[in-house]
Amino acid sequence: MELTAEKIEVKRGKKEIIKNISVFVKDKQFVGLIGPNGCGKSTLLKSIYKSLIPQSGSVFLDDLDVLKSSEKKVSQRLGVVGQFNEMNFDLTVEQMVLLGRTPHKKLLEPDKQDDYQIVEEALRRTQLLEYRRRSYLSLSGGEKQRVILARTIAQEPQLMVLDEPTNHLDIRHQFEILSCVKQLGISVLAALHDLELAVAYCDYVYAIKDGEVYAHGKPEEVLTSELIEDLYQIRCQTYVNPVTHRLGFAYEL
Ligand SMILES: Nc1ncnc2c1ncn2[C@@H]1O[C@H](COP(=O)(O)OP(=O)(O)OP(=O)(O)O)[C@@H](O)[C@H]1O
Repeated sequence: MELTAEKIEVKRGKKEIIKNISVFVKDKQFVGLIGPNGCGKSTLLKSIYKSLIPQSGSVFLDDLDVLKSSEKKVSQRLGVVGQFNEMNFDLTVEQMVLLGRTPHKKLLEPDKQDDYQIVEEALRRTQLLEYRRRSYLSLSGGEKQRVILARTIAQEPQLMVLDEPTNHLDIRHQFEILSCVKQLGISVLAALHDLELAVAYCDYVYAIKDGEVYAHGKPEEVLTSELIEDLYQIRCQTYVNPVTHRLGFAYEL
């Protein structure tokens, strides 16, 4: 599934938060959004997954016009792992993940054998099988993050949007969650803060600064010392990481 988001503009009061941004995700591509706090990554993602309506621009999933389509139609194709996963009522982990099936059901349609199989597979992929009877609210931040990913996997989207999915996660789980998403073999658009993770997982990145696309391309081409210094206002030296053999970054204020 391809995402084509073109000429997106978002204003809040007089402030232009997103200034004419276009972003493309090709079929099965893993695309990263990077940039400093407040540059507009979450706002751009929200306007793509319809949590806010941009002042102008268009968003298409293949030929589905997202901004003009029902939430149900969009949710059958697009899944979201957001930044904040708090809720006030308690469900078990399994019940939470079953909610991912909602877009594929009619109103009040009961859960079927198929739904339970899909949930089981999502719990397995996120290593949550042992947690299925646990209360969601009793989980740690990192465990909750994995449940939200499992719920989104159970939704069976063809495009997944992730807003800083590695928040709350220890180093191993940061790699695991992104590997798990990559193994789904679907199109992905993810806001990431960790540039080494961006190099490890992204086929393509967009660097955002002050609500505009500052640079875009393959991670190894975009993530130069000069770009990182401009983008984050920090001294940076790139090198070949001796362990991963990929691009690495050393920083100093
Ligand atoms: N409703 C709003 N009213 C006014 N300003 C807003 C509103 N929503 C977002 N902003 C501002 O827009 C800018 C972009 O915010 P956004 O959350 O998109 O940034 P971000 O790149 O995702 O940041 P972070 O890396 O910190 O998550 C910020 O300066 C934020 O304060």
